[in-house]
Amino acid sequence: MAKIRILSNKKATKHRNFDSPKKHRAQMPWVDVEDSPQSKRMQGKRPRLNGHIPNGHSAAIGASPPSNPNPNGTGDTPTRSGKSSSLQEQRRALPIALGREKLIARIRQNDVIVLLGETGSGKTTQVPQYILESGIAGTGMVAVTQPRRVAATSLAARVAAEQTVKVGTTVGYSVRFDERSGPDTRIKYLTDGMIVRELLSDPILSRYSVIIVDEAHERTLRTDLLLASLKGIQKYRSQPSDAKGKGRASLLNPLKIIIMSATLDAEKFSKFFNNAPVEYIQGRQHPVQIFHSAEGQSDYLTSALRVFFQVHTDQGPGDVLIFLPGQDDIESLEKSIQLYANRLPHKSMEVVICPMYAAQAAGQNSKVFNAAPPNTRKCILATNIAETSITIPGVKYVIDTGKCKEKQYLARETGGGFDTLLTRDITKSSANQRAGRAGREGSGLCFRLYTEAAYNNMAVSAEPEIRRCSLTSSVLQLKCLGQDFQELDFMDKPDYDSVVSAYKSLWLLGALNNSKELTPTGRQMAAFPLDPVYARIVLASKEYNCAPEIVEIVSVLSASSKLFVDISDQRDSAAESRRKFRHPTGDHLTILAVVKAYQEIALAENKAGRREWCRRHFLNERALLEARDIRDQLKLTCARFGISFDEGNSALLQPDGVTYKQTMGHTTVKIHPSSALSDRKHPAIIFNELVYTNQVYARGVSSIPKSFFMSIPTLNQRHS
Ligand SMILES: Nc1ncnc2c1ncn2[C@@H]1O[C@H](COP(=O)(O)OP(=O)(O)OP(=O)(O)O)[C@@H](O)[C@H]1O
Repeated sequence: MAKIRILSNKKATKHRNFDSPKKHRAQMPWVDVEDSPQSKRMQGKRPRLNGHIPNGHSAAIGASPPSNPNPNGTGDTPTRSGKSSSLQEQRRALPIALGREKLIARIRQNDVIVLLGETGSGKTTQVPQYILESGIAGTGMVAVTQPRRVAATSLAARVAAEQTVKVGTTVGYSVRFDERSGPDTRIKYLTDGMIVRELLSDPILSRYSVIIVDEAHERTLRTDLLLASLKGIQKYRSQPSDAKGKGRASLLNPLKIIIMSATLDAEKFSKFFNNAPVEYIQGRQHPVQIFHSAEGQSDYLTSALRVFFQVHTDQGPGDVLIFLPGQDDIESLEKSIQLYANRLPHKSMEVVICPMYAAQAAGQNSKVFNAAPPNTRKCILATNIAETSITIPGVKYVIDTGKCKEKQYLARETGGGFDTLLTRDITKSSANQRAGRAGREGSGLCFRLYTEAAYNNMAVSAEPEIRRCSLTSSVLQLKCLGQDFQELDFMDKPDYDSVVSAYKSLWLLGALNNSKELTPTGRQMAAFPLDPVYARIVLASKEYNCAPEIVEIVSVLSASSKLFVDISDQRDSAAESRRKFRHPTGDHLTILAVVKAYQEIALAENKAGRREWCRRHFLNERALLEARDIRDQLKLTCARFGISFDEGNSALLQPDGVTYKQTMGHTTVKIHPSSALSDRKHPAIIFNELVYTNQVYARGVSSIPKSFFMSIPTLNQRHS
């Protein structure tokens, strides 16, 4: 058994086997992993990850699996070694499997159940399959909601593999900007945001027989909205056929609802659903040993760095997952780990770093699920997007900084209110979920960079988002469903100021009229997967004939990462290298200039060249790539409302004095001979349409001042 010591700064200098510069060492608290089973300074804790789950509770389903399920005697189910058991054997070894029949019977008997089970017991992957295999869902679909997209996509992949089908067939997923499901889909993993969006087109969720609300303890605003809506939908669908009226709804079966979590206030959920029964899945498959630091850590980044290298140099094989609050911390720790990893004296095991955070392109995040090459240790640096539901193959060690970023709505501070992100201490629920990411394929270790006393003092769970986030989008969505926010039966009532602020914003945007009724504009705004303010801007762009430009700008503003990289000691160089993008009218057209310059670079350069160009101009390429995905999605919604996205309705004169290059596009055009302007040169033009004869001509042309495009780069103004 391992012992952990976190020494003070002074003691750190005495440490013997960590190869780091003296300067760095002297600044940091110290972690030491030794072989002795006991330590004076560190309390190793046997895992009791679920204080809420009484042992031997009468309603418990399943049982602890055999304590030594594998021939190697460690309790592990090795995967890297190639000795992994088949997926079906793995399914049968899960704690939930022993209670399968009882669980199916309970779901059959009840329209709502609350299901509690330890992390890794098999709830998220197995319950939907049991429902499908037992025929409970009839011909309808089973929806499994997740607070985060990475969980929805990775779970769909796992369950599809267990069902030996391809993702998008029987098992699919639906997340913002990405859908893989089809007519055969029976189990669909989707974000809570996507199911709330589905309500807009199908208010009784008629395609679903069972809705599983997973990780309900997170109490996202969308989950709360969903729970409140589900109550009404279930009531409606339980009525006798003739009471539902004619049409499709009368053919529907009652809807079944399952609320799941490892760390849930079960009684509260049960009460909300008219005392629905609570079922417990007992036991966990693999033990997780938890260590708390002996002293509070003032600098969680350097502590995480220390602990990582202690694990790396002293512990056996297994990947490491480090929880950090946000992208900035991830990038900073990535650099430090890389720096020190290169200096390690023995290079027996290389470190492969995988960042994981919401703002990162989806493809990047899914890389963490790839196995690390032989003789390497994967180090995943993640925000709380890796906290619930997911299994990252290979992870044996978790390092938990105890910090997260939390959205907070400041309704009173300004007229309209705004959301802000604050770094906070995590809750007990989060700490337990984080520890639960170790011990998925075998026994695990979790190193908490906070004391046991700090853990004991943590709030059990976070305040529900409905009490701390902007409600504007939700009020609008409910209005589209013909409902009023304050009339819905929520588990926790929202703050009065936030509700007033949401109605006021929507009225100012023209989404509601003076009687608080939804306007046609409001209904169109709700169709955009955007903040209502941005949706309104996109709609207005139709009137001003500038949709392509506005959508580019709004896409950048809606991306979760910042476009401009801010490095405190290089501010002057950053400002200088970005000067060429600056537009005299201000920040919005400057953003457009950056996007257009990047689009040109993307045509001319390969991946490495694009990255280098972004680095040189202190631009975040991830933000540009995310914005590109958002723009493609917005174009589809624009088309629904007849917002023209024809690229190239403006063009600039080229040095040859005859041709014009599209400002949004890459076609070179000439003014059509039928145009009144065809006999003169014009620095810039706008036009109605392009016609293709022996070459491309612009028709319906007017001249405009070139100053409008000032500093928006064109192909002949290459940025070096
Ligand atoms: N992608 C995967 N690769 C390898 N094993 C997996 C994968 N997904 C799930 N498993 C295995 O299935 C087990 C059960 O996972 P599941 O997500 O169903 O648990 P859970 O009870 O929902 O836990 P949690 O509340 O932490 O999500 C995991 O502990 C792991 O052993």
